[in-house]
Amino acid sequence: MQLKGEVALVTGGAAGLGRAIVDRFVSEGASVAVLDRSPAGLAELKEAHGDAVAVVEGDVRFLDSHREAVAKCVETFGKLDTLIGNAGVWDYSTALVDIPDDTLSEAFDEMFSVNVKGYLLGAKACLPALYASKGSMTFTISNAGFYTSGGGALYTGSKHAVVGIVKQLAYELGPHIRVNGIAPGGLGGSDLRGLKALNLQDTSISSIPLADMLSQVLPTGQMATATESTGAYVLFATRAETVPLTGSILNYDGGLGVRGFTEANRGSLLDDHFAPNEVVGRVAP
Ligand SMILES: NC(=O)C1=CN([C@@H]2O[C@H](COP(=O)(O)OP(=O)(O)OC[C@H]3O[C@@H](n4cnc5c(N)ncnc54)[C@H](O)[C@@H]3O)[C@@H](O)[C@H]2O)C=CC1
Ligand SMILES: Cc1cccc(O)c1O
Repeated sequence: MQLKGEVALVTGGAAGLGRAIVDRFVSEGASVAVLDRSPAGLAELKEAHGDAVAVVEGDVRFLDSHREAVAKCVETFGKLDTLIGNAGVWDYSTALVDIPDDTLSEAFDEMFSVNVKGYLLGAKACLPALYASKGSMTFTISNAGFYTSGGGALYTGSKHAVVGIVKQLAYELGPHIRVNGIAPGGLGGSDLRGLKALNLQDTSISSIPLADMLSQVLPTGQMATATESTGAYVLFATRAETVPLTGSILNYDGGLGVRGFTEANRGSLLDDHFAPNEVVGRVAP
């Protein structure tokens, strides 16, 4: 177990990627505090993991929620080693032209208050405990932190903002606290919701055929699931493996940045060269 004895705080840990991270961290021997706005999701977490998790119902847009989560974490587990800032919302790639004039300001405030302010408030609330433990922060970004069309201007702007926050906090908090980011691509097993301001709060990303879309464009040829996207979070939280790691962002997105000029290489460059039955040392399926 790579995280035995470590204590993590995960925001948005009651569903999707955050839930997968909590499940994985517990399996690696960690104790995990979770801040989430979903009482049902938190109850499921407690049912699944018992005393290995401490749950706090709250909203990442408010500093008091984060303070309560940190207090519950330290009270329950005695310390905090790593913050995983993860709770987020999406805009279903709504183009600026399609956002009504009288809705744009509210939609911006909602998006940035969750995806950007929520991370900063979490970092702020965790500073005393992470200074004491000389721990780390890892923030979930997205391919939208680097490339277009993973969201609209609001989501893409929010994720680009997090890239800057990771770099600045790594500068400010070193050498006491390491700060990094992980930028997944489209994920299976997510329940990501849209903005209330756009009447998308009850729309789940699971209603989109993302796997079919991404399998055509990704160099890896497949959409990763949330569970398949937890390994980097374990690595980034593993003290012995991350002495030099701060201010870094891992593009964990199936290769979106190298998908080619018109389309992803579908494997033919190798398939045409190595006839499948002639490859030396090939292990029969
Ligand atoms: N779903 C995807 O394809 C991708 C998601 N991401 C990012 O991954 C992170 C997690 O998203 P998913 O797991 O997909 O979504 P999800 O909706 O499945 O899980 C997010 C969790 O955060 C909670 N949450 C949302 N707003 C909150 C708030 N204001 N206060 C407290 N809790 C709140 C929700 O209740 C939920 O449990 C987000 O930052 C998202 O931008 C990045 C790349 C791809
Ligand atoms: C494809 C996709 C869908 C929702 C959120 C994301 O960050 C993303 O990359």
